[in-house]
Amino acid sequence: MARMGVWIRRFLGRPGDVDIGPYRRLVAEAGALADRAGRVTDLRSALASAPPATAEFCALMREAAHRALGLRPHDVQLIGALALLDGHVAEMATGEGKTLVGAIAAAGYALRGERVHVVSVNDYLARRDAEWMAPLYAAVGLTAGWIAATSSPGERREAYARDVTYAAVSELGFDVLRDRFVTDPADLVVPAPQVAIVDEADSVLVDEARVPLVLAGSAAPGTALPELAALARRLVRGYHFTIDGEGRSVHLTAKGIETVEKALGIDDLYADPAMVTQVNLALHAHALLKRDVDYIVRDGRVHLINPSRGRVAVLQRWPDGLHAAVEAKEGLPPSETGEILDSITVQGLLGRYRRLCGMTGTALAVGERLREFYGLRIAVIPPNRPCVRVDEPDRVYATAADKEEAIVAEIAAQHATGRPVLVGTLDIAESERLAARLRARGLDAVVLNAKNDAEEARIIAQAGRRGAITVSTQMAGRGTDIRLGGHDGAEEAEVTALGGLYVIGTGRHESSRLDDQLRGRAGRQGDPGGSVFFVSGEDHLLTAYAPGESLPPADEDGRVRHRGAAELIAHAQRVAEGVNLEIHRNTWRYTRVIERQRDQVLGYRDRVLHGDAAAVALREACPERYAELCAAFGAEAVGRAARQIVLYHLDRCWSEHLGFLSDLREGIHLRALGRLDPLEEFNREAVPAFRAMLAEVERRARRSFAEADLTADLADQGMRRPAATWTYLVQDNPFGSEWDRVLRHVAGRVRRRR
Ligand SMILES: Nc1ncnc2c1ncn2[C@@H]1O[C@H](COP(=O)(O)OP(=O)(O)OP(=O)(O)O)[C@@H](O)[C@H]1O
Repeated sequence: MARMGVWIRRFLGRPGDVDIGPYRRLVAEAGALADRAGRVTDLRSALASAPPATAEFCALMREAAHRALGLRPHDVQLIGALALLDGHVAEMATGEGKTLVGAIAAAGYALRGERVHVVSVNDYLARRDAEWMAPLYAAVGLTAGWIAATSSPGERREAYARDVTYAAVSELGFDVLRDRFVTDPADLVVPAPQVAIVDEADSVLVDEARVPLVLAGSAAPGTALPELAALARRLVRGYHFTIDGEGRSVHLTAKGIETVEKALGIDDLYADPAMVTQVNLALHAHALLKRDVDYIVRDGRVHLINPSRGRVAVLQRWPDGLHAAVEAKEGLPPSETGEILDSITVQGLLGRYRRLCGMTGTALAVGERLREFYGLRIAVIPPNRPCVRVDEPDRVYATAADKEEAIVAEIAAQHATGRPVLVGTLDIAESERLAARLRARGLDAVVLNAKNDAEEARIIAQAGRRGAITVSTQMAGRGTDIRLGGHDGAEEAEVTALGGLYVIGTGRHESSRLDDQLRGRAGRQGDPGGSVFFVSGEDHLLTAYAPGESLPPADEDGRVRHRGAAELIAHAQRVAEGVNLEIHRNTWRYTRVIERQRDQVLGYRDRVLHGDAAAVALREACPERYAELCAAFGAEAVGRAARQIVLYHLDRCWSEHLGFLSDLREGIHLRALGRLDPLEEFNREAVPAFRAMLAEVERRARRSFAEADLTADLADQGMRRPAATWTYLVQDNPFGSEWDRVLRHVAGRVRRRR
């Protein structure tokens, strides 16, 4: 029965939430209008009378893309664009030309008079796509702009004033956060949100959703004790400390505590809570965060690696104490820490848009989350040409050593035929180790990872050439277009005859979506290609997410051929996905109340910024002083000062309130021990604290108004605004030991389902 399901899906395509039949019909009608569209000289005025999401619109946009870009959109691309125009997520395989799909939809929205933000995963893609698609927008009378990390406020304002603006999600988020701190309406950068089209939608909407963007006021350098880093280095796993199964928390053993106390010359470590924290941070940095896996050191700084993309995560840092501990471990001076001024989650950021849609190669696997958190539905768009890539079953080995031996042998065997091979590794350290082994066997492997990302374009351009061996981290997992026979396609026929690109994954990822993205580098647009994953019983996926369950016995060559192995791998991935879903849910539950409070603060801030709400507050609160000042300086000057005073205290109190909520959240799970619901408890305390905060703003503003010298600079009187820096705060373990509970709960549930 299951086999029949697979068979039916292969022929009919996978079902999504959205029936694409009506889109198909529209596009078929558009086909019949092709000749007429071809004769149109003025596409702009023709489009003015063709509402988006009609056959005529499709025919005209196809013609426009052909003339402006030399690309004639395939039917499936128009179907994808129609799905986006209906506010869905279009699932389209890799290499199907989603950039053009997004641009057609963006043009449709913009022609309706809506402002469109195309949300990319990084600056490079934002610029590349905006520049690539600019002629298409120009052909239909629209303008497009892009934002980069280096853009000045003026350039940003100009880019946001275009009909369509391409920006990385982080740039967009930080612009929104920065706007929350301006005191003059003329300094605002981002216009009111209307339509967001999200590229790599699963990555942005799901994977990034756990990491809030944090705007921080720069403060003192972080502190970590270098001697603790040296001490942590001497501690031995299993003897001095233990690591929890899934590798997310570390604890000192009794022997470890004794050793630490002796080294520090103290009797009772736990009598000094600040020291306990420092020791734990040093131990965490030593035992759980690995150089060339979780971070790299470049130019004397620690750079985090994005686990799902394999790239340097620009601006990301761990919560301050931990970041400083990693710097101490690496012998680096501590970088600046920051007080949180405000933060926003991707969900909070994109939830502001009236219309949200997106495209990705892998949406169905996270359909539940897209529905639950964003109310999005998925339209599965079939490929332009059927995919003929051969995805082989996993090759499973009992030990990591046997696995690596087999990977090297397989690469050598494929290479001997001349077939280009792309090897996807799970981290930088593995990519370098494997490349060294290959070179030792006389095989010339090119490495691509976050350390040499500047050479990405050059390396990828050659990855499809005859005999190429490219070893890459997840960097090559998304958005990289590997053309058979090299970028000029010179050896295309030859490489096609050899079977196309062969993708080897050195281990399954925590999410099957990442596996699929890697496989998708081969077999683009009907090209031949192949893929296979190697797995071992010692892989993190199995040890962390299927602890206590062992693989079936291996044969003499170390390989496990029993089909129970595949079931166990699938089970571990389901557990991992379940844990991530649960964490996402938890993050959202806890941030929801904060987001609601923020909305209220922003509403009030807006009234102060754009109107005379501050003056009215203060006039009613201190009528005599108000009248006296107005008589001396004039109502306008007093109104301006009142606005500065209220905004200053509002922003400060909000920042303090966020600090309070963050501390509250850290320890709230302990309330479960007293049979209280942590979330309810959190909300129960957050609401009165918010009310108290608003009262405090009023109190402080009133006092400043009564005491401040309005003729002098307010900043000199203690109301200096902190210089804002921006960073992502990676809260790897957002709810402390609650993680363990979640993991056990989900593992139990998945096991029961099996
Ligand atoms: N209608 C078309 N006709 C011919 N080539 C096209 C067409 N549309 C797109 N392409 C080409 O297909 C290639 C892939 O396009 P694009 O990068 O947009 O794909 P993608 O779907 O975003 O892939 P990925 O999932 O890997 O990011 C590009 O080289 C582009 O020029």
